[in-house]
Amino acid sequence: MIEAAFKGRLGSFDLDAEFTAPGQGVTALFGPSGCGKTTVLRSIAGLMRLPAGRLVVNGVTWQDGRRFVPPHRRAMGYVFQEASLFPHLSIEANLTFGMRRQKAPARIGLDEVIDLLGIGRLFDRHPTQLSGGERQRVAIGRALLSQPELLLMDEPLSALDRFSKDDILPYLERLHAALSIPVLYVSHDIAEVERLADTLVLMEAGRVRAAGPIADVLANPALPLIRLPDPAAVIDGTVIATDPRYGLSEVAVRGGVMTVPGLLGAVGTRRRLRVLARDISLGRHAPQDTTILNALTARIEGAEETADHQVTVRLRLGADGMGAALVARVSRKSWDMLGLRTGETIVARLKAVALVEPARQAAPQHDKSGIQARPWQS
Ligand SMILES: Nc1ncnc2c1ncn2[C@@H]1O[C@H](COP(=O)(O)OP(=O)(O)OP(=O)(O)O)[C@@H](O)[C@H]1O
Repeated sequence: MIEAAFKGRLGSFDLDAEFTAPGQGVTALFGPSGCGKTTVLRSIAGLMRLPAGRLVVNGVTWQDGRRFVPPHRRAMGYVFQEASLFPHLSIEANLTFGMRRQKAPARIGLDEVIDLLGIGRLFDRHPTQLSGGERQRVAIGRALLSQPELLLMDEPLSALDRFSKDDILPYLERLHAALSIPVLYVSHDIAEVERLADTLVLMEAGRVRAAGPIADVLANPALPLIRLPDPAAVIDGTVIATDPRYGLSEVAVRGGVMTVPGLLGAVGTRRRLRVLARDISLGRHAPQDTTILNALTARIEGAEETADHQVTVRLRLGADGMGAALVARVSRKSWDMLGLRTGETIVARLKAVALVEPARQAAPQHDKSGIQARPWQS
């Protein structure tokens, strides 16, 4: 487990951020530009020392009122927005640079890093001969070979164009599946976070607004994420059957089974699905004579009227209302016409269920002001 609390003032900016994150998996620090994400990450790395700070990583105190472990003694890897490789060294030398000084037994070896990040064929080149995405993969490899107990990534994709982003994301997913160490991942791109994170720490103006499993934070009515123009739910599930004839897979999720386009791997493969609120319609009965493949029993957990005569409806799959969280957005008129109520069991018709993958992500947000333009801050 990671316990972090930092408090201090930088110019006119007040930071007072406290959260805990699991000792494994990816925790995203998410929030609009200027909310303090990088400041928190730099404080965790020890690159910045605020007046008050406490950091405990898997039971070891890295910082408190008396102790401050300097950055070079913290067992962490740091990946910056732009890869800072040594330009005069080959990729191989860049990767192995930090390895010689290590005394502890290796947690991850060079071969494994090469394999995970697909960087073997780049070995003899120099950083200037690589694309931005390739450089970033090498930077991640170098960070991992320092045998960190914690990997910190500060918007590692933000300097890349859309194609390079799409190229690197599958590698990050592979890392996610293969690594046993926790990763703290700073991002202001919700699509990236939905794809990679297990835990979400939502920051706003120097404070932690919420922290918890990503599906819960996304669907929490008290939080601004649900008021994004195009909210979505992420749902983790397991492939239970595939149908090559129709190119479909059945994925069991908490409270139901979804039919998803594509052959998503062997039975037992874990997959993350994404359902957009606007792709869900609600009814009292299972639809007949329809092309919709997914009609799932769900319970209405709550509903809030949003702008433009829309209602955001929070759902939990399953007749008992204990399954995965979904968010639907329906018109106020259809909500009233059907006379829907909180607590009622209904049928959620899913027009589309997407595997979380780059081709189906929201538009890229290279422009940092992108998120500020969204209404959820208001
Ligand atoms: N050394 C400093 N002195 C004064 N103000 C600072 C300093 N470092 C950061 N700030 C301010 O602190 C605030 C938080 O900055 P920070 O970089 O942590 O935000 P962020 O959420 O990571 O933003 P972004 O997504 O744009 O990278 C900003 O208002 C920034 O201007």
